[in-house]
Amino acid sequence: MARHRELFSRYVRPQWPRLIVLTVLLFGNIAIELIAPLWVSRFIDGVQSGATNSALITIAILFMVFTAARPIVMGIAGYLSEDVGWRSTNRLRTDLVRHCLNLDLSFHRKHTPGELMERVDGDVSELAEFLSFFVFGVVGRALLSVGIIVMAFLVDYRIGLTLLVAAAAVLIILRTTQRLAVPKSQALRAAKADMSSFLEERLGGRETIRANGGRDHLFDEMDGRIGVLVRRTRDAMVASRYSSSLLELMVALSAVAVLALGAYLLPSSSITLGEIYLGYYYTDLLSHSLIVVTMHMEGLQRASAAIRRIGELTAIQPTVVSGPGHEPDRGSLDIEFENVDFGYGGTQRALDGVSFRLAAGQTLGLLGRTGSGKTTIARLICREQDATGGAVRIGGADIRDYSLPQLRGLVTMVTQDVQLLHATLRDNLTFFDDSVSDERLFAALDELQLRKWYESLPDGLDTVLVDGGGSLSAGEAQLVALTRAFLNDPDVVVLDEASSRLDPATERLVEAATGRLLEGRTGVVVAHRLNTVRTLDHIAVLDQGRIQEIGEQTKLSADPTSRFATLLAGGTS
Ligand SMILES: Nc1ncnc2c1ncn2[C@@H]1O[C@H](COP(=O)(O)OP(=O)(O)OP(=O)(O)O)[C@@H](O)[C@H]1O
Repeated sequence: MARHRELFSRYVRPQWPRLIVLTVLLFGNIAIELIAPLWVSRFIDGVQSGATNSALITIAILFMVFTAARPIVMGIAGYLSEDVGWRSTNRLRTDLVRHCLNLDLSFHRKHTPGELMERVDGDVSELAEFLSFFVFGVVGRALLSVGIIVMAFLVDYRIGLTLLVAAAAVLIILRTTQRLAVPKSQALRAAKADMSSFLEERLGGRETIRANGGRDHLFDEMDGRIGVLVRRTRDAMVASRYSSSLLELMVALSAVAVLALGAYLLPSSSITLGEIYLGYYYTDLLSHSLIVVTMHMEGLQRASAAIRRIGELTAIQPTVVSGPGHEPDRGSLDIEFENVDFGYGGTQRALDGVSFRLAAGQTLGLLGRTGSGKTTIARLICREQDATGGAVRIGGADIRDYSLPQLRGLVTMVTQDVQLLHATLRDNLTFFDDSVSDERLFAALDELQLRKWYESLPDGLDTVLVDGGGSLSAGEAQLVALTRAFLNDPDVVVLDEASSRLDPATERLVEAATGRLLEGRTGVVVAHRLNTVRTLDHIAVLDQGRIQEIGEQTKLSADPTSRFATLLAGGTS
């Protein structure tokens, strides 16, 4: 409930002027619904008692006025409630995306983008739809139901009592079936989220699956998931239909009870024909109102489940939090690891007591077998994750002292798998920052010796790039990432070299651009090719999360007993 209140006060309350108008319209609509049938009742009694034609016409006109007013009120209210619903949830959607982007990498490794889309879009849309109908669908109809019972008591206390008993029975049925339906709808949504993350992952890996003949296995897995989805959809539907069927049965019984009561009372003149009509009409209206409430109660259940899941997501806090802020002397900065430990959660440590110091403006190549901890060191320098023991310092200050925006300004990482956005080359380079002029982009391309490559692109800076390698080769994507990094003008560069083979021409371009990017900067390169490390000042060889050897590149290569010299002789990293 606390979560519901928090969401309401943060996202719905700011819409209070619209909510006030909605409330006025709501009560206006209830009044219209309750009063309109009174005119019909009076009309029937008027005909029976021989009222004048003009009196009957006046009653008919009043009925028409009330009937015509209803769609107008409902139209305006419908517009406003949609408006309130979507305005509030759009802010929530933006906040959730921001929250997800701020969460640690460890979170993103556990949750696929498909799952997050289901939270950010699926659950929030559920809430938006619910909010749009809530005022009129649930609150409005619930109040109308109370109004109907009061009016029924005014007509005849016995009819009032009949409707009261019917409404009480309906509420008991609702509460009982709700307990049954909520877990079913939760299970259904979980199955949907599982299906979308499964599809996203498998379609993303389509090339590997096709190349390795994994299609049959994929379809087997998919069949299993579809089976779960079908079962859970059926269970959820049955649970929700169960309550409305019981409800309809109750309504039919109430209508029969009211009509039988009228037939019993009419001969003794303790009730008029118009009042019997009114009793029957109110029974029907009550039934419809309660059915609408039930339908939206299903929405309430789904919205409750969505709020719970959104709450669970927002409760997860990043462990990498912004530091108080520290302004180092700009220029290249030194990097120091002091007895750094790191583990990804399992028993094995990815880094175990790693210590080294890289002087400002120097470059260090990290070598070692796969899984030896090279990428982990790179991630710690960018503060994608924090060391579990020891300290990482940049420019003499603990990395956690910098605010995250400060650190992002000081350190830039070029990852192995470059993510291109479906946008122009210009936007991919500037990240949609219009203040970066084309001249600056050309200057950067010139500096990195990429002008020729750039001129080979069909539309220059307006060439539209596609993520997933549709438009550029992996090597060319690296060139975009290197230019992006150069434009950031960082003090420290962390480079996770692409392990895939590049064609010789692109490789030369990547090498030249990398060399220029590292010039005058402190650089750490996760090296997959020995060629790359020959240009670096220092080399560290890692094994099982420990530094086995570290030293100047020239000294190590000249020492035949060093591991680096052995690696060079073997020709592998
Ligand atoms: N996201 C992760 N979750 C759990 N364990 C991980 C994760 N990333 C790396 N590891 C583990 O941490 C250890 C170090 O991995 P790391 O990626 O730093 O090695 P690496 O030397 O960069 O390997 P490669 O050359 O293959 O990229 C390995 O045992 C690896 O299995």
